[in-house]
This record gives sequence, C-alpha cells and structure tokens, in this order.
Amino acid sequence: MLKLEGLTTTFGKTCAVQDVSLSIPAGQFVGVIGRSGAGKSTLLRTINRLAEPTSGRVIWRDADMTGVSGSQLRDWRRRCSMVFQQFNLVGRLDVLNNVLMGRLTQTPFWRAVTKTWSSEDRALAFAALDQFDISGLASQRADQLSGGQQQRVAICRALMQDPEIILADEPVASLDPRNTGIVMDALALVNRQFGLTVLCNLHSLDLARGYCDRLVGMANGRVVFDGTPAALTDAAARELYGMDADEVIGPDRAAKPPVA
Ligand SMILES: Nc1ncnc2c1ncn2[C@@H]1O[C@H](COP(=O)(O)OP(=O)(O)OP(=O)(O)O)[C@@H](O)[C@H]1O
Repeated sequence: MLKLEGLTTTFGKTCAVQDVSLSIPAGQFVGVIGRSGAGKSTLLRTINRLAEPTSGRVIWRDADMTGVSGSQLRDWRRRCSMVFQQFNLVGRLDVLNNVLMGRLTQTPFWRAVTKTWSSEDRALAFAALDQFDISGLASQRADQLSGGQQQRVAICRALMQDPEIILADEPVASLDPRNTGIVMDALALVNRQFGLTVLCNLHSLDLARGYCDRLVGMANGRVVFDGTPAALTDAAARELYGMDADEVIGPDRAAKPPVA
C-alpha cells in the first residue's frame, strides 16, 4: 500500500500539490488526470522525492519515505521508477546499454563506465526487451528509434531497477495514436503481468478510462475526484476540466439545442 498523507508541495508562492491524501493498494493502475498545471507531475515527483514535499508524508509498506536520505533515498527511488514524456534515453548509446542503465543503482559504477555488465544483467535486459517485442533493436542507437520504441526502451530501463511502483509522467504525450496504444499496452502488461503499482499522468480521458482501475482527478493541486472510470461521468469530467472540457471530452451536445 502506498499512502499519501496530507502531501503538500510548494514552489515559492505556488502550491502545486495541496493536502493530498490517498491510499493506493499494491498492484493498482491509477490514472492521474486534470488540466494543465493541476499538479499531476509535481504529485508524481513528490512521491519519489524529485520534488521535496513541504509537508505531509509518503508511506510505502508502512515505512515513511518522506525523511529518508542517502542510501535509503536511493533505494526508495529504485523502488519507484519514473517514466518520462521525453523518454530520457542516452541517444548515442545503444538500446541494450540504455536498458542496462536501469541497473546502475545495483551495480558498481565501473561496470557502467566500462560497459562490462554482468551476464545476468544482460540476460535480464534482453528478457525485458523481449517482453515488449523490441529485443531485435538491442544494438541500435536509441536516437534512431521511433518515439514508441524509445518509450518501450525507457519502460525496460525502469523495470531493470526491479521496482515496485512505476510513476509514468505523461508517457504518451509525445506519441502518435498507434504508438500511444503500444506504450499504454506495455504499461498495462507491467501492471497486470508483473503486478506493479502504476501511477500514470494522462491528458487523454479516453486512455485514462480505458486503461486505469482508478482515476484521481486534480485541480489547483487538490484531489477533486477519486473513483472508478465508470464513476467519472461526463458531468464530473466537465467539472474537473472546466473551460478545457470541450477539448478533452468533446462538445457538450446535451447543453446545446439541436440545429433546426
Ligand atoms: N520546479 C517548479 N518551480 C516552480 N513552479 C513549479 C515547478 N514545477 C511546477 N510548478 C508549478 O506548479 C503547478 C503545477 O505544475 P505541474 O507541472 O505539477 O502540473 P501538471 O498538472 O503536471 O501540468 P501539465 O499537465 O501541464 O504537465 C504549476 O503552476 C507549475 O507552474
């Protein structure tokens, strides 16, 4: 269970995350939705301490992760890997070495520098690539891949950390519809087959409804919706997105009289 208790993160006068309390059972696929600037990214970054909470607590398996530092913080970040919108691969390195970078926290530094990974790590990396049908790309430079391929490599790298939680920050925002489906299917596989908890920020309501067990809607840093996709009616979504609703949900046909 991941528990957020009164989590608040401020940047100067901006309160990006305000008093967020959530209990997320292990293995849940949670979609975090809301307008741009609602605090979705900051929430994910606060969970793994890329952003420091101003107050409140992050609790994982009954242990408080808010105050940990040094090796305990590194271990926490290993256990909750991030997947980013821009993939964050090393473009000039091949796919295999990018994936192996996920082992850095568990590997002596010299192995990474000299690219002499253990045969066990290499086998794990190939197995991860194989899961997502991209083992054939192992020797290609990362910057020669399509966005969807790069994001699958990034997911493999995240898995190499042997995480318990995946924090995916707009993982499909840079992808075309076909690659969006492939990457969302990869995250669903990570969730269902490997049993990892997934928290995923999404702009598309259709994707959020289609892939997630639970939706957390944010507005102005606060949680204003928390329920199943079925509970997020168009009316509730309109309230969440305010003036952006037409763009996200489509025009409100019910509110407009039919054209004579
Ligand atoms: N490092 C930072 N320094 C200052 N302000 C920040 C920082 N990060 C986020 N903010 C502010 O915090 C608020 C929430 O931003 P955040 O990126 O978390 O929202 P979001 O819902 O993820 O938006 P988007 O969907 O556009 O990525 C915004 O007002 C943003 O400008």
